[in-house]
Amino acid sequence: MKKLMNRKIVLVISLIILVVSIATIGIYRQYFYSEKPIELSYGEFLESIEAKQIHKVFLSDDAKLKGEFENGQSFITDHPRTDNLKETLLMENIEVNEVGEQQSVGQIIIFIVLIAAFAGGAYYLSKQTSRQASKEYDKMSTVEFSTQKQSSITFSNIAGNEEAKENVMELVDFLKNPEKYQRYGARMPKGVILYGPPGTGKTLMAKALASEAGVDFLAVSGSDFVQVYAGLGAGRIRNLFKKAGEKGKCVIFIDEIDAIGKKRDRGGFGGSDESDRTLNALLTEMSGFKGSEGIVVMAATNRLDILDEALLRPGRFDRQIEVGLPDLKARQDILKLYTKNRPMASAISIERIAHQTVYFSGAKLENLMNEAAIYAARENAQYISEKHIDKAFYTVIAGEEKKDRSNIKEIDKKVTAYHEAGHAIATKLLCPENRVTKVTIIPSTKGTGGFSMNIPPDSMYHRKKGMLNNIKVALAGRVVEELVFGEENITTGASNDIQKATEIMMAMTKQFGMSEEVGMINYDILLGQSGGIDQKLAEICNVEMKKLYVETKELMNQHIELIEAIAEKLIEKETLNEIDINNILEMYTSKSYI
Ligand SMILES: Nc1ncnc2c1ncn2[C@@H]1O[C@H](COP(=O)(O)OP(=O)(O)OP(=O)(O)O)[C@@H](O)[C@H]1O
Ligand SMILES: [Zn+2]
Repeated sequence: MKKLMNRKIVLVISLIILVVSIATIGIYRQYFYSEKPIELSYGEFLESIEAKQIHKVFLSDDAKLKGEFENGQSFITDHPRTDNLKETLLMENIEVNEVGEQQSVGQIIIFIVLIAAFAGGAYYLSKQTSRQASKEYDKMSTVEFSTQKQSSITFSNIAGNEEAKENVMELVDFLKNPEKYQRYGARMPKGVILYGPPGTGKTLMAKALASEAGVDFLAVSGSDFVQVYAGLGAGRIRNLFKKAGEKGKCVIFIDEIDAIGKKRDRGGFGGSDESDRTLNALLTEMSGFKGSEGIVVMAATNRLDILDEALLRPGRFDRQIEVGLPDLKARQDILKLYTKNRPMASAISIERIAHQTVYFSGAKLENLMNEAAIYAARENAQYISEKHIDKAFYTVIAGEEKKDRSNIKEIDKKVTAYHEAGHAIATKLLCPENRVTKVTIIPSTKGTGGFSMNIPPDSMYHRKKGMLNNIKVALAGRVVEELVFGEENITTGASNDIQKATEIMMAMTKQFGMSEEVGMINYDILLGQSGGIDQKLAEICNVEMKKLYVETKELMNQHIELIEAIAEKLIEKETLNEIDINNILEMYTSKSYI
């Protein structure tokens, strides 16, 4: 097919070259190709007229006149450009050819021929290409999905991430018995986004869901929809949903959803039109189908924060499930999974390996055990031993970028533990109505480490005291770093906290009239939306922030032993849940530390 196409292109190009050459030769002949003319002076010319030796004259706008003697010899002479030259010549019975007109007609014809030739060629070519393109378009708007009927992957193949797993498991029943939920008028979940670092088992979850529910699994990648041809991405989306509709119950899995679902550039110029169209098609399709059909769309991304909000609205991907890096316990479980069917030396301690693999993802742990198996096989060893695992460890972390945190230093782990303990204890002391459900030193997509608190049901207003306490909770991480490791050893880990504290502080002073010095002034209105920095306002906020920092420091200092206890436990277990935290707290309350 390609060869045939090439031959046609060659044909058309040769045709064009031929036409152009012929035209050029014609022009050349007309202008230049004649025997060499004799040069006459104007006097000689007039004499020749009188002598009736001139047969014809070509009148043109040129500086020279051309003509022919009766004997056919051509000549040129200076053009007098007199008004009555033509009349004079005609009266002498000399043939007059107005060359200008003739030429321009000739030129126009040549011009038309040329244009026609080019247009013809171009048309032919474009027809060829568009025929080809439309064929490709047809082919490409059909996405290649990997369809899987009943894969062997089940939830038992996924270790760790218990919460995420439970969330996904709930969907199994939705898929199996959509009618049941419909009867109760329950709105079916349509879209679920799994977010978290690479290799944490997002694809695995989606596959397990499909296979446990006994439905088809349609997998595509967001990058399949990023296309050079306009409208193709959107076409593929429609096609995908059409296919899914034909199948009936199924799980559609869109990996790397961020490739099409990035925040739209509002106000920016062009550029993202095509991806906008693709995203719009996805949104339309998602709003289009009813969850009761038993179709669930699962999407995976490493970054939830870059997704367009429109995607996360109710009726679209309204369930968001975090799939995080495994903590110590989860790593042990994953390691158990990947050592189960391998000949392991009995001396191997899964616990030790789990301890050494902080910040490893599930995929990396799998890779570690696989590399160890390869080393053992190469040596024809009877068992996979610690030696092989150690060797594999360096292979797995060797090729990685420095920023990868797997080989994080112990001291960093310690700093994170104290920092997070600070946040957690500050919350417990200052905002006891908030539950601290989890503290961890495993980084999440939201940043290093983290603690989750469940903020109590929204009250209508935020109180000044509550807002100040929230600032203190944000500052507590850095405060504890300073208290424990010294002012010189504070880290960049507090950058998000500082941002949050500043946001609350600015809102209090600029919008809510909660600062005595600023008073009841809305600074946005005062300075106009473009803002600008008001030096005085910045100073007021800074003074207030320093005061809060000192107060937080005092509070943390009073409870430093409690913070130490939490931090040490965190270093040991990496993640503490609500019960762990409360147990430690109780121990200390009973010792009347609080
Ligand atoms: N929690 C886990 N339990 C067991 N195996 C896991 C787990 N997480 C990852 N793995 C292993 O890592 C492999 C890759 O995981 P998966 O493709 O599901 O990751 P992902 O989160 O979808 O990654 P990506 O964001 O790179 O697409 C799996 O096939 C499995 O072998
Ligand atoms: Zn922090």
